[in-house]
Amino acid sequence: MGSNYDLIIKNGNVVLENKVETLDIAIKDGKIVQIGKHMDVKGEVIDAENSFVLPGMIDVHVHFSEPGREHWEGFVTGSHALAKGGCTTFFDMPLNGIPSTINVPAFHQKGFIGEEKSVINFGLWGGLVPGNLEELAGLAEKGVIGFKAFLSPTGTPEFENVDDLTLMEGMKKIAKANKVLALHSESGDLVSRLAEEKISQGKFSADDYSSSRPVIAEVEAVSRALVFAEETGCSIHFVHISSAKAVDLITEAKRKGLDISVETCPHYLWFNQSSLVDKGAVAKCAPPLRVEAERKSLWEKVSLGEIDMISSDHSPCPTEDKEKFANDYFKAWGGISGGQSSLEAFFDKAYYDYNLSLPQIAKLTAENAAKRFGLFPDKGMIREGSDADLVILNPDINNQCKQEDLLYKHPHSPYVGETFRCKVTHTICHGNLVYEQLKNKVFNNRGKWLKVISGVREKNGERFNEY
Ligand SMILES: NC(=O)NC(NC(N)=O)C(=O)[O-]
Ligand SMILES: [Zn+2]
Ligand SMILES: [Zn+2]
Repeated sequence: MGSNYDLIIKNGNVVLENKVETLDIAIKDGKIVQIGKHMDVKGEVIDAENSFVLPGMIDVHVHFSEPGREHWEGFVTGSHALAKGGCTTFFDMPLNGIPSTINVPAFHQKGFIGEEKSVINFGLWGGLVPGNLEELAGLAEKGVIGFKAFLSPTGTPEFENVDDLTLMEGMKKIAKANKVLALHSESGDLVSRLAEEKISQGKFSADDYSSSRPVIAEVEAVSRALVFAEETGCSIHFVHISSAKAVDLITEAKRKGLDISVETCPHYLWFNQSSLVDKGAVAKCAPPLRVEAERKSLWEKVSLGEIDMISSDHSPCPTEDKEKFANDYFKAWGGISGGQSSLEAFFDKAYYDYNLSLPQIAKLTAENAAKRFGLFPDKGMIREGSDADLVILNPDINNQCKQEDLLYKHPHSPYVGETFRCKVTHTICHGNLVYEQLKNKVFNNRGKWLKVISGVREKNGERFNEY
């Protein structure tokens, strides 16, 4: 008779650090306790034959808008949607909720709500805005993932973009606190002035909006941010990068020794600028979807390993904030609801069209994020001793995204109607089954609030965090 475990995943093609092997995974008390072949064990079994078992997606960039705008999304609907999409940990951005997460009381307020409502693990970004320099050290001490700032207007009145002095002084403080600054990088001057120009000419179409936020706006902002990084020694994480040219600058800076990371989002890899014309404002985001040649160049960067991670930038809103501005692409909400489809959309093209290896895919969807933001070695990789945060994905199901399957508070998404050549069948968070395709159900679970107190290192050089 075998030993007793809480859950065993049998016969899956398990994606390990550098290889894929058909193995069984035994789980107890939320941890992976044993990985082996044909294990003779007792406990509840999930049969993963012909499927891949990957580390649960770590989505470092979502906007759940709670507290204050939970009528836009919230931790319940947001976490349910992500769980169904194969995500086991997300980091919520400091804006779109009210209050913004720009001081310790706001951080605690949001975190307590998340602990009560989220079915998967989460961490919280703090904000860097004009006027909150004195709050940064306290937020770092309490365990924010890092800080987020905008170089262009944010679209929400409660969260102001930074001026250069705030940016520079903020970066000094963030460097001192051993944290990372996440940057929305578009030149505020260029995008604001180009938008004004279009609007004054009565031009409001999808292509007018797209051309008001050109690639040069991203490239200029990235290059400026890199100058500040060099000056201050602050680590930067570039969010939702949409152009190969910006990636080139980032790669060059990494080679020079700057501590930089970069994410892109599945929508820049799946859609192109014409999708905004075809799909309507539901596909509006900033930076905007790019032309087809750019989408292909961005995939090349992913293949070359120059992109560190894939995030959804799930930025929801009531459907009417998209629909009532069908003829004015400048007024429609800027942000794509895509969190539930991110892993499937990325996996589809990465695996079938661009021949990324499975370990490479896992690095982009989990491992690199865990390492960058202090969750490794507990999370981000399947190995004995790590947290049992897993996703089982069947690569042989043709899976069309339908509106009625979306769990967002407002079930709109540009992915509706798209077909993925894979399907998440199970999501397991801390050893608990949180989503099962056969039952078409998200189960109750208490996600953990991951407070990352960085800068403390274990003897073996691996980061130790308090959560
Ligand atoms: N306020 C937002 O949610 N903004 C987001 N909007 C997008 N990406 O269109 C973002 O990340 O910039
Ligand atoms: Zn942004
Ligand atoms: Zn965002």
